[in-house]
Amino acid sequence: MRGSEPIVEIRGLVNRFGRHVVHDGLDLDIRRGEILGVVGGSGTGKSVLLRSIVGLKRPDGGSIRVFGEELQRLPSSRRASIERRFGVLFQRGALFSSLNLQENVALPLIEHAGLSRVDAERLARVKLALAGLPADAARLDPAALSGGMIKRAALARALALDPEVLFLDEPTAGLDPIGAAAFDRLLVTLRDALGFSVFLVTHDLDTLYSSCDRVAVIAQKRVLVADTLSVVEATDDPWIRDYFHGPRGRAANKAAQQSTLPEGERR
Ligand SMILES: Nc1ncnc2c1ncn2[C@@H]1O[C@H](COP(=O)(O)OP(=O)(O)OP(=O)(O)O)[C@@H](O)[C@H]1O
Repeated sequence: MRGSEPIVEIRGLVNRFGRHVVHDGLDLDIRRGEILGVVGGSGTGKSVLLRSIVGLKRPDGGSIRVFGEELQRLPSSRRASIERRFGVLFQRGALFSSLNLQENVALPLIEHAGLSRVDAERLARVKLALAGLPADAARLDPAALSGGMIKRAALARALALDPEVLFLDEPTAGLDPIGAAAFDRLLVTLRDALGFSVFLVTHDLDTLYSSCDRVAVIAQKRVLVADTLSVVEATDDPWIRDYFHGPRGRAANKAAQQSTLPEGERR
């Protein structure tokens, strides 16, 4: 299932706000079926990159091809139909506070798939269950949820239209380590079962080690390296050294290695 076929190809991307250049000649592919982790220091443009791919920020230069089509050149109706093949989970979940969970997840099904309210809410309950929420959560309002439940509900909504690519902006931020690890496992299970690709912006080293097939590092306004963790870790760059070989990086690496050992050999 996981191949090298790129479904998103970014070449020479430029993004700026006024005189502030965020990306300057950034290249990156997202391959079919992979979980691609995207890391970089604060303010290096990870969220802006995500927003450029999903069509929320118009790039100032370069090209973004999605499923073989160049997004910037497409008429808006064709663009919208491509963007419908994306699922997006934003940093703060972005659920509508006036709607309960099943109504939140049903909304895209009513608006974009043309389902009746009854069918959309029935399917929404399936998506909430896929995201690991109990059946009685469907009628709760977002305000009644814990941080972990909010993330799962937002994931259910991102999955509503059976996306081919899922974009997640720091999905485990603010979760306790147990909740974060459960979310990481859920993501891998869903990817294995449903076969979507994932573009995952994160600061969470444990997520990189437990879930990602490749990791892209953004630094100096471009992608410095995008490869397996062992290649990324060995890349000679000061930020990479501090991030992956500092105490937190070493701990995450050790935990990942331990989890692959038989139980009796773990220390
Ligand atoms: N709408 C905007 N207007 C002006 N500047 C913006 C806008 N959106 C982002 N920026 C700037 O672009 C830069 C990159 O922002 P972005 O949110 O992508 O960083 P990030 O790598 O996701 O950071 P973090 O890890 O802290 O979330 C920042 O300097 C930010 O201030």
